[in-house]
Amino acid sequence: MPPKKATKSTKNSQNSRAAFHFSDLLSKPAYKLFAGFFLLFSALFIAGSLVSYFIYWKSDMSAFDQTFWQLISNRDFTVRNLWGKLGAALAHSMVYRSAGVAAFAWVYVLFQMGSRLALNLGFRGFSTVLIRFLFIIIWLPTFLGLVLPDSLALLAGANGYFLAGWLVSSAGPAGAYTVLFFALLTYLAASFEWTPEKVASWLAALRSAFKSKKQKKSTPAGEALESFDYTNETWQFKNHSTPTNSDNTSDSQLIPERESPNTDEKEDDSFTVEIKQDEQPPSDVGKNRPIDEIEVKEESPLDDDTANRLIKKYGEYDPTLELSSYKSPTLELLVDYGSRQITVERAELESNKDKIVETLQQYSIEISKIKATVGPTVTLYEIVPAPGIRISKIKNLEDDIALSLAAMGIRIIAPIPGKGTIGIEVPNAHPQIVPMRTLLVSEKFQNTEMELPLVLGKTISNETFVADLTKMPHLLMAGATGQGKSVGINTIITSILYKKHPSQVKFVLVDPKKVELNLYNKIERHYLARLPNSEESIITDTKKVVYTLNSLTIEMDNRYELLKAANVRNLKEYNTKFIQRRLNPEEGHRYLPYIVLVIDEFADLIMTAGKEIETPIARLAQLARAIGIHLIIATQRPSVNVITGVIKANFPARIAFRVSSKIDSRTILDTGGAEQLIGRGDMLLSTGNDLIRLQCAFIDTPEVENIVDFIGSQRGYPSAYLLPEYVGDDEEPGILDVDLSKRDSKFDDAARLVVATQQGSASLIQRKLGLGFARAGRLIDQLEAAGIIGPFEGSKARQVLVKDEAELEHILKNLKEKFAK
Ligand SMILES: Nc1ncnc2c1ncn2[C@@H]1O[C@H](COP(=O)(O)OP(=O)(O)OP(=O)(O)O)[C@@H](O)[C@H]1O
Repeated sequence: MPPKKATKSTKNSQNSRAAFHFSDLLSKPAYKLFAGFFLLFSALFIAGSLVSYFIYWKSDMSAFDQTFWQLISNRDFTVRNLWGKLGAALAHSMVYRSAGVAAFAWVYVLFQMGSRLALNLGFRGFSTVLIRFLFIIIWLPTFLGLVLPDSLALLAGANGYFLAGWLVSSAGPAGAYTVLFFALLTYLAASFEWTPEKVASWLAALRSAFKSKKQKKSTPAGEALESFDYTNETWQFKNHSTPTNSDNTSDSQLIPERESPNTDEKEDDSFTVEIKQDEQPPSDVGKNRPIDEIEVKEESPLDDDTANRLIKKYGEYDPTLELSSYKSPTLELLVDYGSRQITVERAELESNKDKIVETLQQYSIEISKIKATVGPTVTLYEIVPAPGIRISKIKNLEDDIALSLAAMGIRIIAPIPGKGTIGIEVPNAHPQIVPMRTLLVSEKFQNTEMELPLVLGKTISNETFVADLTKMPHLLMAGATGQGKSVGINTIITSILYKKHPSQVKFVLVDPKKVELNLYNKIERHYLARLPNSEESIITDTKKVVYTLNSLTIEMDNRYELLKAANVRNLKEYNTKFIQRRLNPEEGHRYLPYIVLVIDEFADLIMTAGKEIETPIARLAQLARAIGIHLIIATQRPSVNVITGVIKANFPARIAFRVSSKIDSRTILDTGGAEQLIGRGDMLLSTGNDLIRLQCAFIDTPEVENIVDFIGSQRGYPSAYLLPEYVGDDEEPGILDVDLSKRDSKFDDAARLVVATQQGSASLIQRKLGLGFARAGRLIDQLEAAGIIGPFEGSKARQVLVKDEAELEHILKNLKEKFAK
């Protein structure tokens, strides 16, 4: 059970000790708001004084002969500037004495800073703002100083004239213009990410736009491109077709696109006329086609030009839009234990060192050097044996040495991988906990580029350890009861909650013990996924677990189909393509969140359901990495009938908390060591070839409650993320109630498609015929009722009962005749 007591006294004493940092000041929302408003006010003040300076500078001119103090102290003197003498003096020094009209850039940068602070929007992308500001404040005055006559000197400001004069004297007039032109070009290229491909596509678009204008006069088809609608059903895609196809004008859905390197004039012309809303949708093409042509059409990604046009019109797809006001949990929700200095008494280090040296001497092992690295719970003594001592000798004596040192938790690493030294880990007399908060604020976690970063804890050398779940790609956790597994699972889940938006990741939580994960119920509509017809998102019932696992395998298969159709290798590439609007939602493409399945207490499940659990888990573990489904499985019974060979083979990343025997340690890690751990979050992480000792981050139950309350109180999606429906063997699907007299207009096409491909899958129909999900599902029901495909078989595709086209045509003819009457 996770601890219930927050260590209040420690907190207070640590707090009082905590040093004052300026950055702490700005982390307080009230101060941020204050600083933000101050900057916004400054921006407004400067804007007002600049605008009125440009209007009244002539009448206020006499004021500018005086010094600032003279001006302010002389009460009789008045100016017309909106903000009075202060505004006039400020504007004069910003415009005339420095940057000219470019002084407005100050308004921009102060407004950006102020609004980010006041609205707590963060400083992401602020470097772009700064670069833009610097460019304007330097480049613009120089340019104006170069081109403007003296009568307009005010616009360039003193800086402009100085810089322009210096540039002309150094590089000559032509050189000065060239330098400024290239500076502008470099800035534009860098800030708008111009690439050679983009420039080429603009030129091509320009050319075709020019041509289509010419063509407009002769054919109205040219208008189609302008009125092209993203939501329109009639999408046309490129076909890598055979020459016969291009001859066939009825197949003119093919868009010759930039992909062909030598875009000749003929192709350019056809580009504009092909995307017509009133043309036949691609689905009809299947009618008289041999199979291979249908296959080729599977290339569904949109061509770059179409995607670019869509992006121009709608911007990139933003998955977070639906919950755009969602705020990630703040660090204040976690207990601040203050900055923890790890302290191990010098005397303790010396006495341990002496003990090690003595013990080794008993076995005639001389050492030439010994070094101590102090970690949060253990200290690593790294030993360089004297010349001539074989490491294998020490390795063989591992158990004896541990016994002689007679302390719990000693682990000997002989040799330390990659070094010729031997490591002896000795527990500290006063172990420190590693608070989750200190890890979340670490630079490593804050700046990580990982897809699903897990902050697991601290290494023996006191470094924050962050691992990417997508790389693991699944995790097996084991440890005897009370050694820190539940805390470990909480740190993993909260790491993700702190880093990802609800649209980007969904959890499937399985908790047969019914207590550990229950508190995540509150974030159901934000972060959880469940079966369509189940009430609870935290799955506790074994039968439901089996259904959920099978449903996940269906989701996996569906995702594979989508990835294949999009011609990408993994989820990240798929989502990137989708965001760039290069995948058509009408074809079933959608933004795919990561799915993280967490099973707390795997042993109970495997004992009751055995293969029914093991098989889908193994299948998911084998195949799900590319499509973004990741499994985290925990158990307190690390025996071979729970962690079977099949499971082990598919979970290269494993965490062991303290276990009761060496055999258990071997079952989890394939090596001993976990029985030597000291508990309370002390753990070993095996990543296949490395074994790393970590002190797991600590997060208390009240802290997790704070986080889920914070998330749960915000607006969520209407329901949890729904997984595909799965009907178990014992739940016969209802007798199909399908009226074949009301067959879908695409019934014949769908029938020909499934027979030609011998695949009875709804997603195939969806993609190939360009239909929505519900309509493809109805077609599948009708095909089943007509005896063309077999019944639903869980995660497998349905069997196609009709084997050849002649037989199918016969069935279709009969149906037509039967219902014609
Ligand atoms: N990372 C940690 N740092 C410090 N103390 C910890 C850590 N993890 C666990 N503990 C301590 O160990 C206790 C038990 O932890 P936890 O509930 O996670 O064990 P468990 O392995 O999940 O047990 P069970 O299997 O019975 O649920 C906690 O109450 C806490 O006091």
